[in-house]
Parts: sequence; C-alpha cells; structure tokens
Amino acid sequence: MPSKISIQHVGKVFGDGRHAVEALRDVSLDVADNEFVTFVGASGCGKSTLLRIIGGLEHHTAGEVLVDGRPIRGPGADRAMVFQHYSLYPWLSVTENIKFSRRLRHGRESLTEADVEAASGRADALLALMGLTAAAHAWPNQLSGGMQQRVAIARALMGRPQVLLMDEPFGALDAQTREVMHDLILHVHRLEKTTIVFVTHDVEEAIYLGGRVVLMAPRPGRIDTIYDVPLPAEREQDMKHTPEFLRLKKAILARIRETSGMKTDQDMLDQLNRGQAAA
Ligand SMILES: Nc1ncnc2c1ncn2[C@@H]1O[C@H](COP(=O)(O)OP(=O)(O)OP(=O)(O)O)[C@@H](O)[C@H]1O
Repeated sequence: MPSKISIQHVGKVFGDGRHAVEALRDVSLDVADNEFVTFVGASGCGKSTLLRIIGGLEHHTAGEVLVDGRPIRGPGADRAMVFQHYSLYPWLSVTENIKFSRRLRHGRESLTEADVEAASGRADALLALMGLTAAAHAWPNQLSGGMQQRVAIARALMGRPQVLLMDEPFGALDAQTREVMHDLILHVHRLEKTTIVFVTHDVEEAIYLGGRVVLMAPRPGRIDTIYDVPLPAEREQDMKHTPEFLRLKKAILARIRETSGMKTDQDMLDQLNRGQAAA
C-alpha cells in the first residue's frame, strides 16, 4: 500500500558556515494512510522541525517528503496544523473561528449560498463532535484552555485535511484535561480517518495515542528507534496501568536518557521541562 507520507533521507541545516545547525540528518519514515504516529525525544532533536517540514512551513535542505506520492512545495489544504498555543482569533466567536480558515481560502465573494450552507453544516457537526455546541457563540477569552484547543482542532478539521500535524497540542493543559483530550482526539481520528503525526514531550501520551512511537535523538536530529505500541487499537485509560504499557514507557524513557547524554532522572526532567518551557 502506498504511504500517505513518505519522508526520504530528509536533512535540514539552519544557517551556514560557523553558525550552521544541523537540525535533521537522513530522516526516513513512511506513514500509512489513517495511521496515528507519535514523536518523542530530548529537547532539540528536531521533532518540531520535521513536523514543520511536513506542513510545508519549513524547507528541508536534503531528501524529499511526499504526501500521496507528490513532493510538498509549501503549505496545502491537505495538511492542517495544531500548535500548543491555541492561536484563535479573539474577535471572532467560536463558530466564526471554525469557519474562518475556509473563508480565507475561498475568499468571501466567490462563495455560493450552497458553499455557505455546506460550511455551516460541517461547522455544526464539528462543534457537536468537539462538545462545543453550547459554546458556539462564546468568545475565545470566555473559554478554558481545553475548550480553546478543541476549537483550534475543529478549525483545523474544517477543510477536511487528510493529514493532521500536531505539535505539543496539549502541552499547556492540566493533566485531567489532557486525558479528556486524548480520548477526544482518538475519537476524531477514528471518525474523520485522518492521518495524524503528533509531537510530544510526554512519553505516556505518545504511547496512549500512537500506533507507533518514533523516538528521535539529538545532535544531529535523527530517528533512533521506532516502537510498535502493543495495545489494542481501541484505547482505554486503564491500559496505562498494564504491564506492557509500563514496560514500553520505561524502555522509551531509558532510551531518551541514553540518547541525550543525561545521566540522572533529574537531568532528564530538567531538560524535558526546559523543552516544554521553550515550546
Ligand atoms: N529557525 C531556526 N534557526 C536556527 N536553528 C533552529 C531553528 N529552529 C530550530 N533550530 C534548531 O534546530 C534544532 C532542532 O529544533 P526543534 O525545535 O525542531 O527540536 P525539538 O525536538 O522540537 O525541540 P523541543 O522538544 O525543545 O521543542 C535545535 O538545535 C534548534 O535550536
């Protein structure tokens, strides 16, 4: 089966000469259609850079990235991104925020009545899917962080993207809200059949969500190990306490520590926290 996303020997160097930073070296990975793949790794190993390259926001300096067999040349409607910071338009209501990306793409003048009707139907369906119907007319500053991120996800889904690229989307949320968001994004993934590439600092989150966890290592950023997650496709919170989950979590944490040159758990926590603060 052809890959949805094919990353082939991708390299990325920022700057040149003495100031050059090799952010990625020879990264290759195939992501299948409708796969949910998560990326973890020490701070600075190139996770965000790789995601931005797939999103077309950054240009790679070596190799090739194909989506549906076509090389990417920049951002496209087939790929949507969700970041840690919600980036909603404060002057638009929840519903308007969700419809906004579509309006931007087509231009208001060229929209027919049928387009507007279809967009409204899609927006209503996404509001319901994300549990936001009651908040449809609220302003972003009236919403909790979790609700704002649901709006951002709904907005990303509005144009029916084939690929959803998520960079630490739940990094700023409290632990309880994150759990709710985890089950919600798994539900979205099942329903919308999107391919999801998800970057996180949280190994537990990476295992709970991913069919595969890709561990990257720094200096230069590269893929170190790819783990198949030995859990059923339908995830339940209780699975986090199973021996296979805990074994994998321990193995990944140990490998992050080894690849990042951190000696103690405290070193690692410090670095992960620094990464989270910098993100
Ligand atoms: N615009 C840029 N200019 C120069 N160097 C950059 C730029 N963006 C990223 N880098 C460097 O590239 C490397 C990879 O950064 P990147 O943000 O992709 O890593 P990351 O794994 O996502 O890190 P974190 O977990 O801290 O978010 C780092 O050394 C970083 O300093």
